[in-house]
Amino acid sequence: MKILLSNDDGYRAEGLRALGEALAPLADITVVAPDRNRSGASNSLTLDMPLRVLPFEARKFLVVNGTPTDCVHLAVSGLFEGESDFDMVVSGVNDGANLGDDVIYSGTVAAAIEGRFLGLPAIAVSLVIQPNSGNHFATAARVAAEMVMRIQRSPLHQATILNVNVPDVPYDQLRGYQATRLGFRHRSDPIVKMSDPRGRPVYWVGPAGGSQDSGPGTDFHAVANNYVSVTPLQIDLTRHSMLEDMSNWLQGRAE
Ligand SMILES: Nc1nc2c(ncn2[C@@H]2O[C@H](COP(=O)(O)O)[C@@H](O)[C@H]2O)c(=O)[nH]1
Repeated sequence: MKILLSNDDGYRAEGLRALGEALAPLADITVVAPDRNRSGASNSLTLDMPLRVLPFEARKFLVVNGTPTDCVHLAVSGLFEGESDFDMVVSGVNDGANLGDDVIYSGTVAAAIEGRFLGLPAIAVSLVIQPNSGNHFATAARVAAEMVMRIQRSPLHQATILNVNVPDVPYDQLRGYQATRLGFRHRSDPIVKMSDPRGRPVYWVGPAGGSQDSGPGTDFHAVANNYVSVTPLQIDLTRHSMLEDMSNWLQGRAE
């Protein structure tokens, strides 16, 4: 099995190293990762400048001056001679949650989404780090390895994208796995306005909002109860339930 790894925290991230170590016994691993932290990059592609690809520690560990989506896009679209015959994309381990609305902005999830063009399963793995939690990346990496072995035993539907969030606890404190839906957050905290050394205003995006829809069945609820949350994602953004109403509205036939 050939697995492509990427992330959005950058090629030196602890979570990427832990992920690679956990998956190495299971598959032939290739890493293509951003040269710096690209958290929040979402599915952005770099179209306004050339991308450069440099080797890091090994021939199959490459660093790109681009986004997580750029990394996977390059890897599956010609960076390697011949067809990109990867069997799976695994992205992470993100140093923070990707719960609910986070997936809209997440570079980690975006790298997995880009893997859909392979027509194969793709997994985004995030560690739900809390203040004073222990940064248990090894737990999340072990969960990723279990997910890969489960997919090997029992393949999923084509182009399945799994958003996996792992509680930041020692592995033996995990209570199991739960299939979940995305919850959602309150709107983000206000932006933070400051001045640069020349007195010009600068702005920081404020912290993410707290959980709002976090009841049983949501990803928030699962991780809050020490379960691994596994949310199947889809890319079809069409609101199919609204198509007939939209047609009527366009024809001026609204009730
Ligand atoms: N509004 C803010 N959202 C934040 C902040 N830190 C994280 N986030 C959300 O989480 C994801 C992180 O995912 P990643 O895979 O991109 O690292 C990010 O995309 C946001 O949705 C924050 O300070 N403010």
